[in-house]
Amino acid sequence: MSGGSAALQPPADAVKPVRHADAPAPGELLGAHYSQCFGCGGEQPHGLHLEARAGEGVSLTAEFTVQSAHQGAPGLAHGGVLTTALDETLGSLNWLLRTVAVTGRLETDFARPVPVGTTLYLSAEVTAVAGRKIYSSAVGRIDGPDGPVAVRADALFIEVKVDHFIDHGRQEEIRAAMNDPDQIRRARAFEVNP
Ligand SMILES: CCCCCCCCCCCCCCCC(=O)SCCNC(=O)CCNC(=O)[C@H](O)C(C)(C)COP(=O)(O)OP(=O)(O)OC[C@H]1O[C@@H](n2cnc3c(N)ncnc32)[C@H](O)[C@@H]1OP(=O)(O)O
Repeated sequence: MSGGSAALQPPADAVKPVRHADAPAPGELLGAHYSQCFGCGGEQPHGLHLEARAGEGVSLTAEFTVQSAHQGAPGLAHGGVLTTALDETLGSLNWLLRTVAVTGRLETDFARPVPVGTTLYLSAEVTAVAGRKIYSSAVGRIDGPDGPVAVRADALFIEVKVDHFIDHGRQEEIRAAMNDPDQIRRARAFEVNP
Protein backbone atom coordinates (compact mmCIF):
# COMPACT_ATOMS: atom_id res chain seq x y z
CA MET A 1 0.00 0.00 0.00
CA SER A 2 1.36 3.40 -0.98
CA GLY A 3 2.14 5.72 1.91
CA GLY A 4 1.41 8.93 -0.01
CA SER A 5 2.86 11.88 1.90
CA ALA A 6 0.71 14.94 2.59
CA ALA A 7 2.40 16.82 -0.27
CA LEU A 8 0.92 14.27 -2.68
CA GLN A 9 -2.67 14.66 -1.50
CA PRO A 10 -4.60 16.96 -3.87
CA PRO A 11 -6.01 20.05 -2.11
CA ALA A 12 -9.75 20.54 -1.64
CA ASP A 13 -9.98 22.85 -4.68
CA ALA A 14 -8.36 20.31 -7.04
CA VAL A 15 -10.32 19.37 -10.17
CA LYS A 16 -10.49 16.31 -12.41
CA PRO A 17 -7.96 16.34 -15.24
CA VAL A 18 -9.26 17.17 -18.72
CA ARG A 19 -7.91 15.25 -21.69
CA HIS A 20 -6.80 17.71 -24.40
CA ALA A 21 -8.91 17.59 -27.57
CA ASP A 22 -5.75 16.93 -29.63
CA ALA A 23 -4.36 14.23 -27.34
CA PRO A 24 -3.32 11.05 -29.16
CA ALA A 25 -6.18 8.56 -29.54
CA PRO A 26 -6.38 5.63 -27.11
CA GLY A 27 -4.00 2.92 -28.28
CA GLU A 28 -1.69 5.35 -30.12
CA LEU A 29 2.03 5.32 -29.31
CA LEU A 30 3.21 8.63 -27.85
CA GLY A 31 6.74 8.43 -29.23
CA ALA A 32 9.83 9.94 -27.59
CA HIS A 33 9.68 13.57 -26.48
CA TYR A 34 13.46 13.84 -26.99
CA SER A 35 15.76 11.37 -28.76
CA GLN A 36 18.43 11.67 -26.03
CA CYS A 37 16.03 11.16 -23.12
CA PHE A 38 17.28 8.40 -20.82
CA GLY A 39 13.70 7.23 -20.32
CA CYS A 40 12.25 7.21 -23.83
CA GLY A 41 14.92 8.36 -26.30
CA GLY A 42 15.87 6.04 -29.13
CA GLU A 43 19.45 7.38 -29.26
CA GLN A 44 20.45 6.45 -25.70
CA PRO A 45 22.13 3.03 -26.00
CA HIS A 46 21.71 2.21 -22.29
CA GLY A 47 18.43 4.11 -21.86
CA LEU A 48 15.11 2.48 -20.99
CA HIS A 49 13.58 2.89 -24.47
CA LEU A 50 10.24 3.05 -22.70
CA GLU A 51 7.26 3.07 -25.04
CA ALA A 52 4.07 4.72 -23.85
CA ARG A 53 0.65 4.32 -25.41
CA ALA A 54 -2.33 6.60 -24.79
CA GLY A 55 -5.21 5.16 -22.80
CA GLU A 56 -8.73 6.39 -22.11
CA GLY A 57 -9.13 9.72 -20.31
CA VAL A 58 -5.86 10.98 -18.93
CA SER A 59 -4.23 7.58 -18.61
CA LEU A 60 -1.64 5.56 -20.46
CA THR A 61 0.24 2.30 -20.47
CA ALA A 62 3.95 1.78 -21.06
CA GLU A 63 6.45 -1.03 -21.32
CA PHE A 64 10.12 -1.29 -20.52
CA THR A 65 12.33 -4.37 -20.58
CA VAL A 66 15.12 -4.45 -17.99
CA GLN A 67 18.55 -4.78 -19.66
CA SER A 68 21.86 -5.82 -18.07
CA ALA A 69 22.94 -2.14 -18.07
CA HIS A 70 20.07 -1.48 -15.61
CA GLN A 71 21.28 -3.76 -12.79
CA GLY A 72 21.78 -2.83 -9.16
CA ALA A 73 22.17 -6.18 -7.40
CA PRO A 74 23.38 -9.00 -9.67
CA GLY A 75 20.62 -9.92 -12.09
CA LEU A 76 18.13 -7.43 -10.63
CA ALA A 77 16.96 -4.01 -11.79
CA HIS A 78 18.37 -1.02 -9.91
CA GLY A 79 15.67 0.71 -7.85
CA GLY A 80 16.61 4.09 -9.30
CA VAL A 81 16.13 2.75 -12.81
CA LEU A 82 12.67 1.46 -11.86
CA THR A 83 11.89 4.90 -10.44
CA THR A 84 13.07 6.42 -13.72
CA ALA A 85 10.62 4.17 -15.58
CA LEU A 86 7.82 5.41 -13.30
CA ASP A 87 8.95 9.04 -13.67
CA GLU A 88 9.03 8.76 -17.46
CA THR A 89 5.62 7.08 -17.57
CA LEU A 90 4.07 9.67 -15.26
CA GLY A 91 5.76 12.50 -17.18
CA SER A 92 4.29 11.20 -20.44
CA LEU A 93 0.79 11.75 -19.05
CA ASN A 94 1.30 15.50 -19.36
CA TRP A 95 1.31 15.12 -23.14
CA LEU A 96 -2.34 14.05 -22.90
CA LEU A 97 -3.07 17.33 -21.10
CA ARG A 98 -0.80 19.23 -23.53
CA THR A 99 0.87 20.71 -20.50
CA VAL A 100 4.63 21.08 -20.09
CA ALA A 101 5.53 19.96 -16.60
CA VAL A 102 8.43 18.63 -14.56
CA THR A 103 8.54 16.25 -11.62
CA GLY A 104 8.39 18.10 -8.31
CA ARG A 105 7.93 15.08 -6.06
CA LEU A 106 7.93 11.35 -6.74
CA GLU A 107 7.41 8.60 -4.17
CA THR A 108 8.08 5.00 -5.11
CA ASP A 109 7.14 1.75 -3.38
CA PHE A 110 9.16 -1.29 -4.36
CA ALA A 111 6.98 -4.36 -3.79
CA ARG A 112 8.90 -7.09 -5.66
CA PRO A 113 12.38 -7.50 -7.09
CA VAL A 114 12.51 -7.20 -10.89
CA PRO A 115 14.99 -9.51 -12.65
CA VAL A 116 16.99 -8.55 -15.74
CA GLY A 117 15.07 -9.57 -18.87
CA THR A 118 11.71 -8.81 -17.25
CA THR A 119 9.25 -6.58 -19.06
CA LEU A 120 7.67 -4.09 -16.71
CA TYR A 121 4.06 -3.29 -17.66
CA LEU A 122 3.23 0.18 -16.43
CA SER A 123 -0.07 1.98 -16.21
CA ALA A 124 -0.55 5.54 -15.05
CA GLU A 125 -3.21 8.19 -14.69
CA VAL A 126 -3.56 11.81 -13.69
CA THR A 127 -5.84 11.89 -10.67
CA ALA A 128 -6.24 15.63 -10.06
CA VAL A 129 -5.09 19.09 -11.12
CA ALA A 130 -4.83 22.16 -8.91
CA GLY A 131 -3.52 25.23 -10.74
CA ARG A 132 0.00 24.33 -11.92
CA LYS A 133 0.05 21.15 -9.82
CA ILE A 134 -0.67 17.82 -11.51
CA TYR A 135 -1.21 14.77 -9.29
CA SER A 136 -0.67 11.33 -10.76
CA SER A 137 -0.13 7.67 -9.88
CA ALA A 138 1.42 4.68 -11.61
CA VAL A 139 1.92 0.96 -11.06
CA GLY A 140 4.36 -1.42 -12.72
CA ARG A 141 3.51 -5.13 -13.04
CA ILE A 142 5.56 -8.15 -14.02
CA ASP A 143 4.58 -11.39 -15.80
CA GLY A 144 2.06 -9.51 -17.96
CA PRO A 145 -0.18 -6.44 -17.81
CA ASP A 146 -2.35 -8.10 -15.14
CA GLY A 147 0.53 -9.69 -13.23
CA PRO A 148 1.64 -8.89 -9.69
CA VAL A 149 2.57 -5.31 -8.79
CA ALA A 150 6.34 -4.83 -8.54
CA VAL A 151 6.47 -1.04 -8.17
CA ARG A 152 4.05 1.81 -7.66
CA ALA A 153 4.42 5.56 -7.39
CA ASP A 154 2.57 8.76 -6.62
CA ALA A 155 3.81 12.00 -8.09
CA LEU A 156 3.34 15.73 -8.23
CA PHE A 157 4.31 17.42 -11.48
CA ILE A 158 4.52 21.19 -11.72
CA GLU A 159 3.58 23.00 -14.91
CA VAL A 160 6.39 25.11 -16.36
CA LYS A 161 6.92 27.27 -19.45
CA VAL A 162 9.13 25.91 -22.23
CA ASP A 163 11.59 28.60 -21.03
CA HIS A 164 12.32 26.31 -18.06
CA PHE A 165 14.31 24.07 -20.42
CA ILE A 166 15.81 26.87 -22.49
CA ASP A 167 16.99 28.77 -19.40
CA HIS A 168 18.37 25.79 -17.47
CA GLY A 169 19.48 23.22 -20.06
CA ARG A 170 23.08 23.09 -21.31
CA GLN A 171 23.27 25.35 -24.36
CA GLU A 172 24.83 22.68 -26.60
CA GLU A 173 21.82 20.36 -26.26
CA ILE A 174 19.28 23.20 -26.30
CA ARG A 175 20.71 24.45 -29.61
CA ALA A 176 20.59 20.93 -31.08
CA ALA A 177 17.00 20.45 -29.85
CA MET A 178 15.99 23.84 -31.29
CA ASN A 179 17.44 22.79 -34.65
CA ASP A 180 15.37 19.62 -34.70
CA PRO A 181 12.27 20.60 -36.69
CA ASP A 182 10.10 18.16 -34.78
CA GLN A 183 11.21 19.59 -31.41
CA ILE A 184 10.42 23.12 -32.54
CA ARG A 185 7.00 22.01 -33.73
CA ARG A 186 6.40 20.35 -30.41
CA ALA A 187 7.62 23.34 -28.40
CA ARG A 188 5.39 25.62 -30.49
CA ALA A 189 2.45 23.32 -29.96
CA PHE A 190 3.03 23.62 -26.22
CA GLU A 191 3.02 27.42 -26.49
CA VAL A 192 -0.21 27.67 -28.51
CA ASN A 193 -2.10 24.86 -26.75
CA PRO A 194 -1.52 25.55 -23.08
C1 LIG B 1 13.69 23.45 -26.87
C2 LIG B 1 13.35 22.63 -25.67
C3 LIG B 1 11.99 21.94 -25.78
C4 LIG B 1 11.70 21.16 -24.51
C5 LIG B 1 10.43 20.36 -24.62
C6 LIG B 1 10.17 19.75 -23.27
C7 LIG B 1 9.34 18.52 -23.33
C8 LIG B 1 8.93 18.04 -21.97
C9 LIG B 1 10.00 17.34 -21.27
C10 LIG B 1 9.56 16.80 -19.97
C11 LIG B 1 10.72 15.91 -19.42
C12 LIG B 1 10.07 14.80 -18.68
C13 LIG B 1 11.17 13.88 -18.08
C14 LIG B 1 10.51 13.11 -16.97
C15 LIG B 1 10.15 13.99 -15.88
C16 LIG B 1 11.42 14.65 -15.13
O1 LIG B 1 12.25 13.84 -14.79
S1 LIG B 1 11.53 16.27 -15.05
C17 LIG B 1 13.17 16.49 -14.27
C18 LIG B 1 13.16 16.45 -12.78
N1 LIG B 1 12.54 17.63 -12.19
C19 LIG B 1 13.15 18.82 -12.16
O2 LIG B 1 14.25 19.00 -12.62
C20 LIG B 1 12.39 19.94 -11.50
C21 LIG B 1 13.33 20.81 -10.66
N2 LIG B 1 12.54 21.75 -9.85
C22 LIG B 1 12.19 22.96 -10.35
O3 LIG B 1 12.61 23.38 -11.43
C23 LIG B 1 11.25 23.80 -9.51
O4 LIG B 1 11.37 23.44 -8.15
C24 LIG B 1 9.78 23.61 -9.98
C25 LIG B 1 9.32 22.15 -9.87
C26 LIG B 1 9.60 24.12 -11.42
C27 LIG B 1 8.85 24.42 -9.05
O5 LIG B 1 9.36 25.73 -8.94
P1 LIG B 1 8.43 27.01 -9.20
O6 LIG B 1 8.01 27.06 -10.62
O7 LIG B 1 9.16 28.18 -8.64
O8 LIG B 1 7.12 26.72 -8.39
P2 LIG B 1 6.80 26.93 -6.83
O9 LIG B 1 6.12 28.25 -6.71
O10 LIG B 1 7.97 26.64 -5.97
O11 LIG B 1 5.74 25.76 -6.61
C28 LIG B 1 4.48 25.75 -7.25
C29 LIG B 1 3.56 24.90 -6.40
O12 LIG B 1 4.07 23.56 -6.40
C30 LIG B 1 4.39 23.13 -5.06
N3 LIG B 1 5.63 22.35 -5.11
C31 LIG B 1 6.74 22.65 -5.80
N4 LIG B 1 7.66 21.69 -5.59
C32 LIG B 1 7.11 20.79 -4.75
C33 LIG B 1 7.57 19.60 -4.15
N5 LIG B 1 8.79 19.12 -4.40
N6 LIG B 1 6.75 18.94 -3.32
C34 LIG B 1 5.51 19.40 -3.06
N7 LIG B 1 5.01 20.54 -3.61
C35 LIG B 1 5.81 21.23 -4.42
C36 LIG B 1 4.58 24.42 -4.26
O13 LIG B 1 4.33 24.21 -2.89
C37 LIG B 1 3.55 25.33 -4.92
O14 LIG B 1 2.28 25.00 -4.42
P3 LIG B 1 1.13 26.16 -4.20
O15 LIG B 1 1.77 27.17 -3.33
O16 LIG B 1 0.82 26.69 -5.57
O17 LIG B 1 0.00 25.43 -3.58
